Parts: sequence; C-alpha cells; structure tokens
Amino acid sequence: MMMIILYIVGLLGFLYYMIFARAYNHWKIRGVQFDKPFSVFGNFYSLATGKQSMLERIRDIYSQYKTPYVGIFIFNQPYLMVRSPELVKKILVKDFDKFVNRNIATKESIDPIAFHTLGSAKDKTWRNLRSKLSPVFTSGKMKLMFPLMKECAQELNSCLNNYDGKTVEVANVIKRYSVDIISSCAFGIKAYCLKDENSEILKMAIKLLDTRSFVRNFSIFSAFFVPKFVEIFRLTLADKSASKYFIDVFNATLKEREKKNIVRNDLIDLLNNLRKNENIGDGYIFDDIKMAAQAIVFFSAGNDTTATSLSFALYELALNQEIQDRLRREVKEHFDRAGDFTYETLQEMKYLNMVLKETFRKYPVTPFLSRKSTAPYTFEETGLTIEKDTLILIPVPGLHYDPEYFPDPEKFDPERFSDENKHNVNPYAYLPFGEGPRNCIGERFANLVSKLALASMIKDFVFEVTNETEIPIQLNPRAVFTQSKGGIKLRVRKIKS
Ligand code: HEM
Repeated sequence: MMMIILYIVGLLGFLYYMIFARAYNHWKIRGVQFDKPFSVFGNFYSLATGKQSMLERIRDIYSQYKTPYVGIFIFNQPYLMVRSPELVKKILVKDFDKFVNRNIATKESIDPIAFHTLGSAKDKTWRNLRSKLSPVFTSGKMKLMFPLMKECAQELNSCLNNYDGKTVEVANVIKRYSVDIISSCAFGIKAYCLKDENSEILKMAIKLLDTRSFVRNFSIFSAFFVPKFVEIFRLTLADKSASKYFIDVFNATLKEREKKNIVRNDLIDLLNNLRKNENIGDGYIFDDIKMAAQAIVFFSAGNDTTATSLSFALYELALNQEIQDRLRREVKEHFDRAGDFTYETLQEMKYLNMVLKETFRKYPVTPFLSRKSTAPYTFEETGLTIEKDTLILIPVPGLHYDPEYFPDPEKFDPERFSDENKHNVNPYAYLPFGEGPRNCIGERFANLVSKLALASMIKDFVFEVTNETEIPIQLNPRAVFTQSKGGIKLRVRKIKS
C-alpha cells in the first residue's frame, strides 16, 4: 500500500515538474522580472478561488511593478504583460506586422465557426477578412442603420415605462435592447426582445456566449489560456445549439432576400456579396460557414459588451446624481433644439461622450488585449529579445487605474475627457476598444448604439440606487469579460412632463 502511495506521489511530482515547474522557469531563464506563480494556476490562483475578477487580478499584478513589462503565467503558459504605453504602441501599431495574431485556440475540425471568425482568424486570412468587413462600419453605413436603431431605442423607453417607480435589473433590460439592435442591423430581422422577454432569439442570444454559465466561461478561458483543453474536451467558443440557431436564421434571411430581391446594404448584404463575388486570397473561398461565422461574431462580440457597458454607465449615474442631472440638461437641450435624436445631434453631445468614455475607462469590458509574436522581436528600449510565438498580454485595467495616467482612478470623473483635459490622456493607456489595425471593428457601432440608448433613457427617466443596489459593485470572478456579479439593480422613475 505504502509503495502505491509513494508511486502516485512520485508520479504527480514528476507530472507537476514536467508541466508546471519547468514552464515556470521561462522568464527566469530569459532574465525578465516575473510575478511568482503559485500552484497550477500560475498567477491567477485568486480567480480560481473566486476571490478576484479578471479585471481586479490584472490590475493587481500591474500595480505591483514599475518595469516596462513583467513575466506572468496563466496556468503553465508564460505571458509577457506589457505595462509601458510606449511598448504597447509598438506592439499594437508601429510594429503591428510582428504581432498580427491573437492567442485564441480554435480548431477547424472542432469549432469551424470560431476558427473562421474575424476575432480569431490569423495572418493573411485575417487581413483579407478585415479589409472586406470594414466597410460595413463606416459612418455612412451607421447613418443608414440609424433609423433601425432609433426604433429599438423607442421600444427601450416603452419597456422602461412598465417599471416606473420599481427597482429593475438594468443589465437585463439593456441586453434586450442590444439584441434587438444587432438582430436588426446584422441579421435583418425584428427580434422584439424588448416587447417579449421570452422571445426565442433572446434566449439563444444569451445562450450563445452566456458569461454566467460555467461551461461557456471554461470554454472561453481555455481558448485564450489553456489551448490543450480545447482539443481534449472538444470545446467550442460559442454554444453549439445557439450557433446552429443563428446560422439557420441567417440562411433563411438570405433566401428570403434573394427570392424577393431585397437590398438593405446591411451586414447580410455585404457578406452575401463577398460570397458571390470573391475568392479572398490564398484560395480562401467564402463559403456558407465562413459567412455565418462573421454574422455570429458580430452578434456575440457586440451584445454583451454594449449591454454591460451601458449598465455600468447607469450604475455610476445613479451614484452620481449631479452628473446624471448635467447629462440630462445637455440631452434635453439638444433634443428640444432638433425636435428628435438624430445621428448628428448625438455626435454634438459632448458631455454624453465624456460620460461614456469614463465608463469605458472604469469598467473595461475586455480586461486584456492579446497578441502573439509572429517572429523574434527586440525591444530596443530594454534590449530584450522575445522569440516567435511569445504571448503578449496588455493589462487594460492596470493602465486605466494607474494614477500616473488617471489621477484618483476610483473616482468616476467624466471631466478627464473634457476638451480642456483630453489632451492629457495617453492614447496607449486608454484602450477600451484596443488600438491599431486589429482594434474593435465595431467601435463606431457600439458608440452610436450606446449614446442613443443613454440619451433616450436619461431624457425620460431618473435612475436611483436603492437598498437592493450592491455598493460597491462586485465583479464576477467566474467571467473572463468584466461584468457585475449579482446584476445591477436600480430604481427607475419616469420624469413627469
Ligand atoms: C462597448 C462595446 C464594445 C467593446 C468595449 C468592445 C471591445 C473590443 C476589444 C477591446 C477588442 C479587441 C481589440 C484589440 O485587440 O486591439 C474588440 C475586438 C472586436 N470587436 Fe468589439 N467591442 C464592443 C462592441 C463591439 C460590437 C458592437 C461589435 C460588432 C458589431 C464588435 C466586434 C468586434 C470584433 C469582430 C472584434 C475582433 C476584431 C479583429 O480581430 O479584427 N465589438 N472589441
């Protein structure tokens, strides 16, 4: 018996050495200062125990060092956490051709959708896809889509009327708004999620990338940080049944359009033109799966990000009534002058823009940017040469909460982005949408949808904290992307005219 126990202990020790202890020498060998890993979780033990969220952990590691970069480990994978905005600029912009790809593990045989999406595509395939897909997000296209968005914003206000005087989980309502908008703009269909809480499309949209589900978070986490698990457990980034549902909806819409000769100049039309006319380089044929993959990534990347950011904005406005009042004054002034919300009036609302920017600073939905070196690379400033395939992590919340770039970082202060102060913001220390050629393709869309929703809601409603509101807000340690742990509950009060 004793021999068996000794044998098992020895085997476990050997496995730990082979898989972890050896890997944990990575930065030491290269003479890079590193954050000491603990157990099999590397530097993310407090995430595994539920003590910290991803945002908090990254911010914590960042703040313990002063060096331009620090070596870290996520499980047994070494990452270079790049702290200095100058080096961030090199990676994201100046030397982008050496850092084109993200480290997202996808296998075509396991998850063809994730494999072909813009977010995980690599090298030339990514370049081709990006240049073909970018035209759908020009300001001209946004203007064309604006009437569709406005319908949804009006429905959002009608929906909020039902909660007058009540406490509501705002993230839930706003998620229905963002699903309605993306369904309309990306899939060309009316989803009516704001009217019908039980709509099928809403259920599927939640299921697609449900950041409250253990399986989804495990899959997302593994795709970014433990690629082996993707193969071993055959993990898909998005839920399989929900993906199938959206592919069917997408194909049905396509057929209907072709049959009736409908042209809307939206995402579906653009993708369909790509399929009909293009072979986008390297023998890359834009088939049905690849086409649906793009529609699904716009759906999944656009929904939660927008809904979560807007909920955090309402939370801060409820806590800071004087900021809410000032925002309402600005919104009403512009609305009364134009008689409506137009694309142009929303761009003119400076304070609205400042409030959103500060929300994105304090609550970056994506707490890290990921890149992988495509060749050996030397940081001239320090002399460090990294090998091909080195994983880079850019600590967005670390930079956003660094008092050197944002004094008094806990304070929600839209003034940081006023005309007088905005030149003090280092663009490489403020990265809610990333930067450079591989930044968020949906930034313009997200900004417009967020401005419209916030302006519409604030014009007609007051948002207040109640004893059900969690203060300070707790972030979900189980989610890779930033979100509240228990939802955001606020009282909604209709303004009597
Ligand atoms: C508040 C809302 C949003 C936030 C905060 C956000 C944030 C981000 C961030 C940080 C990245 C990574 C950028 C980088 O690595 O440099 C990204 C990528 C991406 N986002 Fe967004 N996003 C939002 C909304 C949207 C929307 C509405 C869409 C589409 C309709 C979208 C589609 C994408 C796609 C496809 C990528 C991958 C781009 C590529 O690899 O070329 N996002 N987003």
